[in-house]
Amino acid sequence: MTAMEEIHSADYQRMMSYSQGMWISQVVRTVADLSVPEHLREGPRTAGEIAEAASADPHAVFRLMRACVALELVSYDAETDRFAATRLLGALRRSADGTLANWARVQAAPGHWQSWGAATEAVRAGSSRTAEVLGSPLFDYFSGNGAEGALFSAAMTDLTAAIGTEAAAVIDTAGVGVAVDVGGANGAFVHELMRRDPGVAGVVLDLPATVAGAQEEAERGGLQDRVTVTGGDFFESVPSADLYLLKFILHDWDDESGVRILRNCRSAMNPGGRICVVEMVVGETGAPGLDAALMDMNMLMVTQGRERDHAEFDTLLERAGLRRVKDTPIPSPTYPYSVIEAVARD
Ligand SMILES: C[S@@+](CC[C@H](N)C(=O)[O-])C[C@H]1O[C@@H](n2cnc3c(N)ncnc32)[C@H](O)[C@@H]1O
Repeated sequence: MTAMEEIHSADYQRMMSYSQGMWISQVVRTVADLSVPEHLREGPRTAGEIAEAASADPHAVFRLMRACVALELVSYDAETDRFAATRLLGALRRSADGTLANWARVQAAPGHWQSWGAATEAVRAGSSRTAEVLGSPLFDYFSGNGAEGALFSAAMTDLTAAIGTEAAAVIDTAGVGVAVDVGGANGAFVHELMRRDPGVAGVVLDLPATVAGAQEEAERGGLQDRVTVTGGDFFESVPSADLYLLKFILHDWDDESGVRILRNCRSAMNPGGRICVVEMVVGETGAPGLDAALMDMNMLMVTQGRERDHAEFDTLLERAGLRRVKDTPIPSPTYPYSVIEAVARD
């Protein structure tokens, strides 16, 4: 009989928690879906009270809350049989600046979740299986599934709250009349620039079905008179402007596609114009930590893109007739973001 190899007990624990990681994602998503942070806002409540407020089954909500105690999202008082919000749960509160509620919900929704379900096939093939699994690539899928698409755009707006102010602060807008948020979703990033500089007019370009939320977002921010919302395709063309913002765009695409988007910006750019790419930079900025490495895997699972290092960004820019003139790392608790500025090569 062959002797069984032993697993170190620490490794057993760790591998067990890695293997069950999806359970945690779905617990967090359910908590956000059922608005548990909102239901606990006024103070501790029983599982029955939370269930009633959330229109859910009381026994299932009790089990959900028990898991949330273990995850430190809530605490439990046995005497009153009530659950109370912890500070951690506050990260899922919808009214929190930069809330992660929409992000948690969209990560565990079919577009991402089912694509990740084909992870082994994607690694074997070297590319995302999203088109097979969902019936179309992710952004087309979002166009056809409005609620999930709107959730994704809202999550993008929320993520922008975490670094948008710092990223906008390093972009010099002197002489910029018009800035285009290329693939801007709700336009949160160009809004940041416009708040800093009242002389900047913003254009939000995104797919026609996706860009619908941008008008509403501009109105919410009182910027509607200075924002033009344009439904279009950045592979076809982009509007003329002095500044192009490409935030979290190139990482969705392979090199050929990325060069095409950049070339379209370069050829529509007003004389003296600039392009600002906001992305995480892996490699030279530091070895990618867990978050960056996993985001790169996410790109492999759900898009045709990937995270890149400086040399890879420079290659894309050069192929599009551009050259990098500035590169500013942006402090972030998670990802090694940078604002990369480029101008046309003569
Ligand atoms: C990862 S999101 C980034 C959104 C936004 N720039 C931000 O950082 O919050 C990528 C965006 O590109 C848009 N997009 C995808 N394909 C596009 C196309 N062909 N033309 C215009 N926008 C597109 C998507 O709809 C989505 O809003």
